[in-house]
Amino acid sequence: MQVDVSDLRQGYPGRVVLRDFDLALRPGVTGLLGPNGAGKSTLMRTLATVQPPLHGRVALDGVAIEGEKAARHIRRRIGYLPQRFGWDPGMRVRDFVEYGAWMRQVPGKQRTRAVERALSQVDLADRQQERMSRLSGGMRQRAGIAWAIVGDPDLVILDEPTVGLDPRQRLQFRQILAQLTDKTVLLSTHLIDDVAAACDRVVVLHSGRVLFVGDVTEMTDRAGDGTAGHTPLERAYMELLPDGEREL
Ligand SMILES: Nc1ncnc2c1ncn2[C@@H]1O[C@H](COP(=O)(O)OP(=O)(O)OP(=O)(O)O)[C@@H](O)[C@H]1O
Repeated sequence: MQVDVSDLRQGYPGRVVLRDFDLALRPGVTGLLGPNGAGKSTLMRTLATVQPPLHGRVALDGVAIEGEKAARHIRRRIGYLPQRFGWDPGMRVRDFVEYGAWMRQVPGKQRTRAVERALSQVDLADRQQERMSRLSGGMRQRAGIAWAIVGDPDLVILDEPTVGLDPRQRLQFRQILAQLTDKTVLLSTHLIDDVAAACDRVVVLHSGRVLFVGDVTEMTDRAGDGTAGHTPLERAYMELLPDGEREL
């Protein structure tokens, strides 16, 4: 799915977070980096059609999303995992993912297969009867990812999905991403090595503005050796930050 954001203003009562904001996303995995409060979640909520723009345009595959009816229609093609997602403690993993499929209006006949596929993609097929409340944090996070990808959405938006995952689970998560190559995936994270390992492109946000958008390799190539950071991408990130935030 092609995503085009133009002249967007977005925020909350008394607080504009994104202004004069333009961004284009295309199929592939794009990492979204930026300090706390940069506006990453706000952007993601907007693309997921959860928070209508205050001003400007969000177009998905060339169609501007205007009004609740258009948003409801396109939501079937969007898988969105918020930073904090809700679940009923008594719900079994399978029911939780099935609920996601139902919300995305996956037709009844295809639902069982879609749920099984999503559960096996996140390696939870053998835990599907477990109650959500009994899962470890990392497993619950994987159930969330299954919820986001069930029904094969064209746009997948994952807000800090690797929080709470152990090192092996993070590697598994990268494998999940590698299976989503024909999708447009936007993934926010504070882990720069997740971006280096699993993303084609990267967007760096700071105070609601795009400091960089491009290929990960293009950003890496910018890294000098004068700033803090252990890897080229970390150094490139630090160099993009405004004066005064580059030093540790
Ligand atoms: N519901 C809200 N009401 C008012 N202000 C909000 C609300 N949600 C976020 N904000 C403010 O908007 C700004 C951007 O927040 P946002 O959550 O989009 O940032 P973020 O880049 O995702 O940060 P983090 O890395 O901490 O998750 C912050 O200053 C935040 O305080």
